[in-house]
Amino acid sequence: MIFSNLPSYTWLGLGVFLLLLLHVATNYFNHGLNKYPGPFLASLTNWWRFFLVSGQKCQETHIKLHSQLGNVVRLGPNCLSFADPQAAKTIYSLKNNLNKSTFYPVQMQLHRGVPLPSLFGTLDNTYHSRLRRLATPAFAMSNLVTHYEPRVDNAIRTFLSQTAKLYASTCASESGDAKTTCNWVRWLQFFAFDVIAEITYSKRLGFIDREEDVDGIIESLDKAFDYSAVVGQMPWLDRWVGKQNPIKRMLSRWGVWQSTSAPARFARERMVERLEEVERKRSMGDNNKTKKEEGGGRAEGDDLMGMFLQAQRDDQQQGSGFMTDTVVLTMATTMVLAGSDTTAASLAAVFYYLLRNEACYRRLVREIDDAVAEGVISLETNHGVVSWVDAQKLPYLDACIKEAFRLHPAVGMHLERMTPPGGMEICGEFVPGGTIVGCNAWVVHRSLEVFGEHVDEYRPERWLVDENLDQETEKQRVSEMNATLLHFGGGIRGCIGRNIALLEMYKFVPSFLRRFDIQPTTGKEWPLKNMWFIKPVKLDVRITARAT
Ligand code: HEM
Repeated sequence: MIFSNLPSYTWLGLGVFLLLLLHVATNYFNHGLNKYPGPFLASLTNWWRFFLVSGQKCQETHIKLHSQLGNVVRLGPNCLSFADPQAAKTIYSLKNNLNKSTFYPVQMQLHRGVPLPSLFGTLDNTYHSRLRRLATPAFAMSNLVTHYEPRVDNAIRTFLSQTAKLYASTCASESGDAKTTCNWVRWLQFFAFDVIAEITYSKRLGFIDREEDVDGIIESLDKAFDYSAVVGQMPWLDRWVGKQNPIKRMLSRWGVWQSTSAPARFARERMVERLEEVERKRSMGDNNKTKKEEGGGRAEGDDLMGMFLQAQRDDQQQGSGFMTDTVVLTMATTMVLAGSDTTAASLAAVFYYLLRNEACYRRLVREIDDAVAEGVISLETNHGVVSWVDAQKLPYLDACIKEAFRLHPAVGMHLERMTPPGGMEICGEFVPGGTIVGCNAWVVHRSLEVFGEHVDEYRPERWLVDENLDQETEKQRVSEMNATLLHFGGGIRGCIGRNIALLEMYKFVPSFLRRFDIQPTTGKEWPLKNMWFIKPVKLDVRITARAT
């Protein structure tokens, strides 16, 4: 009787409430995942993850939750996080080849409203393995020294001379216009963007020369990552209200709304230039010759874009239409997206930890100076830049870089994968099919079992074999640490550009420290912002030219 008098909106409200209750209850019990510990709200809704990531510090919560709750933590109704390095080996193993989660396509760039399926963002494993096979030769170690190293040298030389001119205080008295502090994080970002553009297109973007964010590329990427990190926690938002919403895509196709990102526009312009150049040479019967780059004497075909175009030609010769112009364009755009901020943040981390650990800084500078004095490495042949081969002769440099990778992996969120339909076992736990599983390198890299004591401290020495201990055990210990590092991801979806990143970093650090002294302006910790990449917000330093 009472119920029949209730107004219809009350029934509606009640109906909505019951549906909501059913929804959260289903989420909570989802395939028995309720047996895993985790924040209660996280077990009910993905909004928990959404707000956690919006706070830009989710790695801190991940570390805390695992230290309190153990190896497996439930971070969402359908999402499990693992801390054990053995779990990482299972999840990212080549053999298991797990699919990426729907977090990734949110990061795909659009061109005129159409998502560009990239090596990084695609969920289609067949497409991925085909593309990866075609792209892999461009990243081979043999190409590093021959083709890419001269380009990196060029960018480092420009960086060093601009640093001397703009920031090194000994030059201030000569030129009178040097600045006293340098925003080191930003300055390294400029380097990383210029160098990746040089390797990809044989064209420096001009960040270092102009000392500015050219065409707003950095700002545009920042916005893209701010968006995709958060929206990626609930990818359906992207399709319905975000950048892939059907109305926006339509407007973009009609040219009313600009959806093509700055790096994608830049890549397209370079590709058009390159194809015109190839066409021009073909019409002049100059098929085999390649134009030498200004000053560097490098051939234009041996940059990444040239390698991708070569892969396209090979693909066409085999009668396949797979490697279209759009695929080449997407590959080139991905290089700038995936290879700039990651390298900049990792380089910044090496310097940050050295600056906070003076003994390590001094030991590294001594190693470099001694190696130069003893003729182990030479700065003459490369006009002030340490060669890749020489950099391998500096064990303490290697230890300092690895320790920075350990404490500050550039990607600060889970590398999400999906369990196969039949489910799978991870570290003795049977996880049902279709569950999002993953590890955050910020958690795995703090494993006490693998990295020993004081995991929160910067101790490059842990990477060196202690000669006073049993050599076999020591080698085994270091090798296990190496195998546990997850900063480049793992398996078939691991970083394809890792050799390029290492080339840049192992050359840059000693070349810079040989020429300059660097000091922080404050002893405070640096503020970090986690939006997929964990980017330092600021690190002000003073730079002085060394009398070497
Ligand atoms: C220190 C620098 C770098 C770090 C820390 C880094 C880190 C990573 C990580 C963690 C992944 C795997 C992501 C996942 O599984 O979700 C990845 C993938 C990738 N990286 Fe890097 N990266 C770096 C530099 C570069 C460079 C220089 C390039 C290009 C020249 C590059 C291109 C890529 C691409 C294309 C992928 C996707 C690979 C695939 O799915 O097949 N990265 N990177």
